[in-house]
Amino acid sequence: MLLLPATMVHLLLVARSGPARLLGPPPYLPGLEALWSPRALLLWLTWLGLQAALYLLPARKVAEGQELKDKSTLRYPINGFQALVLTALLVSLGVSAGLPVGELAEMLLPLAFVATLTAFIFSLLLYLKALLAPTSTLAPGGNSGNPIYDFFLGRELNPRIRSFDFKYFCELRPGLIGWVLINLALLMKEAELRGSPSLAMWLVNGFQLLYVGDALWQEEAVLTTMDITHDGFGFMLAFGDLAWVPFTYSLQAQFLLYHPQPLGLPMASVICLINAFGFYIFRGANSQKNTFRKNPSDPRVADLETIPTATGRQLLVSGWWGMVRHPNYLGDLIMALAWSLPCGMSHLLPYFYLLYFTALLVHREGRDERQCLQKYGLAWREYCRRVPYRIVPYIY
Ligand SMILES: NC(=O)C1=CN([C@@H]2O[C@H](COP(=O)(O)OP(=O)(O)OC[C@H]3O[C@@H](n4cnc5c(N)ncnc54)[C@H](OP(=O)(O)O)[C@@H]3O)[C@@H](O)[C@H]2O)C=CC1
Ligand SMILES: CC(C)CCC[C@@H](C)[C@H]1CC=C2C3=C(CC[C@@]21C)[C@@]1(C)CC[C@H](O)C(C)(C)[C@@H]1CC3
Repeated sequence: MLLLPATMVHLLLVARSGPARLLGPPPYLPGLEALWSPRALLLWLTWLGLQAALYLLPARKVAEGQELKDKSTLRYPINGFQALVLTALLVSLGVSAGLPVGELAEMLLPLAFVATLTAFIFSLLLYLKALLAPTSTLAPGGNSGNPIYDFFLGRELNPRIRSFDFKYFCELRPGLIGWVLINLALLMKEAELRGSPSLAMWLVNGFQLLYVGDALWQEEAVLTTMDITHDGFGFMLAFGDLAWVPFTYSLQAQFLLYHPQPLGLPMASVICLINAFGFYIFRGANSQKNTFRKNPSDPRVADLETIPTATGRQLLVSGWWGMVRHPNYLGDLIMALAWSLPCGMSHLLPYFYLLYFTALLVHREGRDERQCLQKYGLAWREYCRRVPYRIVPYIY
């Protein structure tokens, strides 16, 4: 819990330092005056308030989540893409009225600090709220009785106040849209410093905007991911969603602002193809599973081969999910590579995301395998026999 924020601050400091050495010491240790800024706090709270207000706007659709332990389902507003578009409109209006969005690039450290503080306070409130929650609403993990462990993993599965779902809101709104805004600020700052943004900066912005835009366009698909169906909402997700995502996932753009990299059109085209290839696998796999989980007789998935399980649910064993057991992770990792390549090969720092993400997904995959084995027993063993590779065909 202390190491994650420290790593984030390290990355923010190193990205703007001359040598930009991932494994080197930070250029300096920031004092409280560099971390704390009332202006950053005000900006951050305004941002959270704006995103919460956009979440509460009428939605084009209300979707039902997966069935819960007590056989009930929760309802979720599908208006994430609308929130992205409205935020973009507001930011465009602001920019045309002279709002200095590029200045955000100078405020990343105090903003990351207040986001971390909010995550700590918020997780504490969530932990206290869970003490009053009925047992049926608790997550399968995160209820060990060890307060530190449970605070980290999160006790309640879907903490809500009325219909406002905190985990669903945090997963897709302030952090994810904030990431795109930070990238934009870095692009604008580069234009201010060098006359125009570099091709590498355009690519990183474009790829990551596609990733975030897609997540919000396909918002309903998040309802079948592990975060929503299985994990409690505690410090790991609160900090991950609110601080880690916007401030470390924008690392490539931060690096490029201070370390411009030459990139020719032929190389840029190859990188675009790699990103498109990764996206194709990622989206295809996630949509196929989501469609299947929502309605196995949907004509788009009805012809796929499946394995029945004792729970009444089936496992896909052909299509994307017959290639490897986590095709969505494979696509995501290929995209992660494409996001780092525009930063060249001279530094390891912009490859931090790829390294961290590989570790995260390998760990996540192991965790999911254990859960699935527990849930599906022999049927899962049969699936593993039929589809022996986990993430990368013939390799892992
Ligand atoms: N950018 C980032 O930082 C991160 C991105 N991600 C991305 O989020 C997405 C979701 O990932 P995540 O939630 O970890 O995992 P998945 O979306 O892969 O969900 C795993 C669940 O899918 C179901 N499942 C597994 N195999 C099959 C099958 N053969 N047929 C049908 N259902 C199956 C099981 O649940 P059940 O059977 O109960 O439905 C399993 O628990 C991925 O694309 C991942 O790359 C994830 C983490 C971080
Ligand atoms: C701080 C820790 C080291 C790790 C925290 C992990 C979180 C940052 C990630 C856990 C699962 C995530 C997902 C996405 C973002 C990162 C976190 C929150 C996701 C919203 C990104 C966009 C994708 O399209 C998605 C499939 C919707 C992702 C869902 C999982």
